[in-house]
Amino acid sequence: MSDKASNLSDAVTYHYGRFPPDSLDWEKLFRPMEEASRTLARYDAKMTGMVNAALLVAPLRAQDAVASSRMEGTIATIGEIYRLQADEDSGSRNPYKEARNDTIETYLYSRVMNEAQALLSQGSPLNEHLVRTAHQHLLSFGRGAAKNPGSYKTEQNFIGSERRGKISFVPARPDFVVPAMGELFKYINDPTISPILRTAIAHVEFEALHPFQDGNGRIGRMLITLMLWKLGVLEEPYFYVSGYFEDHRDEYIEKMRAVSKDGDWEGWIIFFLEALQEQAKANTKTVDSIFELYNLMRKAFREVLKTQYHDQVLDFVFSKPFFYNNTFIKTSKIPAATARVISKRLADANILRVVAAPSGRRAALYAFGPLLEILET
Ligand SMILES: Nc1ncnc2c1ncn2[C@@H]1O[C@H](COP(=O)(O)OP(=O)(O)OP(=O)(O)O)[C@@H](O)[C@H]1O
Repeated sequence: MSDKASNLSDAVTYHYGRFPPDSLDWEKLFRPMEEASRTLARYDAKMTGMVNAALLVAPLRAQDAVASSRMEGTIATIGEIYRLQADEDSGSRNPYKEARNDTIETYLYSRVMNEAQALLSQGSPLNEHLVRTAHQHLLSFGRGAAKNPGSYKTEQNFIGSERRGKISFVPARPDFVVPAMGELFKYINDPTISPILRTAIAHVEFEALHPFQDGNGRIGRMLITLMLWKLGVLEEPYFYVSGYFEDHRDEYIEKMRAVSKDGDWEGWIIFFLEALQEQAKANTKTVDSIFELYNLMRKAFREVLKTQYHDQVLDFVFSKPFFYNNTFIKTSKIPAATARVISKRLADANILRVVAAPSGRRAALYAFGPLLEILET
């Protein structure tokens, strides 16, 4: 929300001069910190120890994109995201032509998260440049394109209900943002502070600064995954937390507001640690279901396909639960004639659903329903 304030009577203003907090009440924080650290360590060990972890955990990223975008009123399903990916993979000149704006924005979220993870794993530092690049790409399309992608705000923005014109929060002034973002990244990279604590505090600080005209909620939530990974809490970037924030949206916002209003950093940190714990459970449940399906399908693919390529095909459909047959033939590294027989057999066995039959120069579009069902519940 970036228009002029029309009703500031209940508004809380950014906590100038109070970041980072001078002192914290460790009596309140000690136990939740210990518990969350243990939970995340167990989660990380389980995920990184899993065979084929990168493949089986990847859908959590698409789920996070959906939840994080939905919090801001951008509504798309996981199926729509994977379908758009299929259009892009098929080499379509304009893959976005038939997609809704909300689907494209949500798809961009998961793509930007992927890009940021790739940059960091190639050695890029976790810094302002990375965040601004992510912002530039996130807002590269549609509504976002007019909102200064990649640049900090130049006008005051407000958070609240646009419809009722009620402002609940006034983020930092534009002239304050440049030095404050410098301070924030100094803090993020300060090795003397616990990484989980840094992540909790950096999130609320980022949101309270609201450095961009738009897209702050989404970029701030991406930073959580990136920080937990790059600061060493997780060995791999396999943890996403937006689902919990979406389910507890009012509390999420109220706890952040209380930091600026009452200096209640502890209340926010405890809420954030609870979110990490609960979302670790939810993510584990999802990944367990994916793993179970993978093992079940491994047998089914072997029986139905009777070819040496069954595991290759299995990994392909788990990485692309929507795909055009030409993409499969081109990228699966299976001889074309065999690949054609394979997709047909899987469709005949009702393992794949034919979403669109081939027509003209357009190849058949398939969906792998069982995986989508897990992700959409
Ligand atoms: N009182 C508050 N203090 C700090 N952060 C807040 C507060 N209220 C909301 N937020 C954060 O701001 C986000 C929403 O901000 P806003 O409605 O301005 O969206 P945005 O900046 O356009 O970002 P996006 O486009 O991703 O929604 C919330 O998701 C939350 O993270």
